[in-house]
Amino acid sequence: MRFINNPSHDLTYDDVFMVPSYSALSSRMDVDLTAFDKTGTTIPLVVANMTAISGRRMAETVARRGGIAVIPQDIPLEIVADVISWVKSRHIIFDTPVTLNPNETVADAIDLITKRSHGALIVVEDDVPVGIITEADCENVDRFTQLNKIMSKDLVSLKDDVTPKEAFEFLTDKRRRLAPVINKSGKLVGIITRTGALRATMYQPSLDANGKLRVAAAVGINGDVEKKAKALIAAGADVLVVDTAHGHQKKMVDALKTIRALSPVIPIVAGNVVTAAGTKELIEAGADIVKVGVGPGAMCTTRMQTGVGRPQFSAVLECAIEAKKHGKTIWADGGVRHPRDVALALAAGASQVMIGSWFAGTYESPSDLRKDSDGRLYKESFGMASARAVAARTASEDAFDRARKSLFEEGISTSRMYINPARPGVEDLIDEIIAGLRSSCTYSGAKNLIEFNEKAVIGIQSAAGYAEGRPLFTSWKN
Ligand SMILES: NC(=O)C1=CN([C@@H]2O[C@H](COP(=O)(O)OP(=O)(O)OC[C@H]3O[C@@H](n4cnc5c(N)ncnc54)[C@H](OP(=O)(O)O)[C@@H]3O)[C@@H](O)[C@H]2O)C=CC1
Ligand SMILES: Nc1nc2c(ncn2[C@@H]2O[C@H](COP(=O)(O)O)[C@@H](O)[C@H]2O)c(=O)[nH]1
Ligand SMILES: [K+]
Repeated sequence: MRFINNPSHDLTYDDVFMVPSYSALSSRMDVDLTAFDKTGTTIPLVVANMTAISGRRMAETVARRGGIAVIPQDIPLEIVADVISWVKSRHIIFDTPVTLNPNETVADAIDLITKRSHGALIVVEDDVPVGIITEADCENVDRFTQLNKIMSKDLVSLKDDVTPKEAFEFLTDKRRRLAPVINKSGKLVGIITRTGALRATMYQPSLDANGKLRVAAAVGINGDVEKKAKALIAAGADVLVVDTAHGHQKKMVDALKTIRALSPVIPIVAGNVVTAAGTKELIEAGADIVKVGVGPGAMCTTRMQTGVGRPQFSAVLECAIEAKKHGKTIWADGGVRHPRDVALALAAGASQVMIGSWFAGTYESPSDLRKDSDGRLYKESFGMASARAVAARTASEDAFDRARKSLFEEGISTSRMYINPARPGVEDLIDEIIAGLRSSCTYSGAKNLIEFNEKAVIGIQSAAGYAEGRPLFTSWKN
């Protein structure tokens, strides 16, 4: 990456723009977005280890499209193990259906249908599909009505050996939005939508050596780090993320040495830091990937509380250059609000980009779906250093320690992340980000992410420059 006008101060994503360069690529589909950091992802997107954002449904859905989710460190180890084995048991092409029995009610269906973005629920008897319910079927119906009274019995199923392209053509031909997928015995295996079939032709799932979906898990630096990391490795976590607010500290270095000694092969991510010195220290202690970002997160109050942090574009750039000297890489963590931010982080040299809050407002995040007074749907999110998260994390400690720790708060405890009706699922957001990124790469003439970092040309812009790039949805006043 090179600048066209050298910066005199540190820069955020909003401060910079990318200049197009000559390209020999004839299609945006020719760009290979595989991350160059040996974590096995085929797109450079990581879901942040935040309790309101990264759970089993998120992990499964994102891995099927080639990314990876990090299960947070605040979840009990036995539950994390359960989530990992569940993700690994998921089909790599077909989505997990939401199922109910015919004698369950519309109230049950309404509760469950928004757990997934496909907007349908399969009614089963002994695992065999007997009906299908859509959101529209549940409107203006008594909540106590049994599903067998309202379900559509006109089922069109697909066999589980169907290819995604065949599934797309079949559904288009039959004018169906989706269909259950069954095995030879007629039992339900999954569900496929027309969009899902199309996506399966455009994305490659992120798979482990056994052909199962990948998932990462986080571990903090407090308590028995060795025991926790051992349990996560034994549970089958594909990547370990050693995470704390101030990663450039002795306790982190000690934790990293301990964890590295447990396995020479598992990719270890550690952070957060924002300097070359912090990056070097964590790499020397055993990190393969350094997580970069202090203060850019949407739930984060660190910069307001402490004055500490660093504008994210410059932090990513400096740390990526340092990591490269050691043959390692960095993840850009936090502050992503538009697809352009992902492209800019990768142009600056990150091997992947971690996103939290933007993904909170999707059907796949673990929070409950709520409606505001205007009827708009939202999910509640919160920071991992908020009073709410600290209270949960310290629940087993004595009252004195809890009271002392509750004084340190660097995140917000509640925020509303609205569901975009046009993009309600995390895959809709991934489509938007990846389309933007493919295009960015071709504007730079890059056929993969290493070339993108090498070829990107970056300029510094004024606030007016940034504003000029925004679309205009209503007319302007002269
Ligand atoms: N990227 C970011 O900007 C930030 C991210 N977070 C996220 O919040 C979550 C919780 O992290 P964290 O608060 O580190 O909790 P942890 O449970 O990981 O505890 C942090 C440990 O480090 C010690 N410590 C020393 N200096 C600091 C410091 N400046 N800030 C925090 N701890 C310090 C603490 O001791 P003692 O309590 O005695 O001081 C404690 O033992 C993580 O997921 C983290 O990524 C939090 C803040 C900033
Ligand atoms: N200072 C704080 N940072 C936090 C907190 N919770 C999470 N985070 C960081 O934010 C990113 C995600 O950023 P986003 O803009 O995509 O939401 C996450 O990975 C953490 O590093 C917090 O309470 N305080
Ligand atoms: K912030």
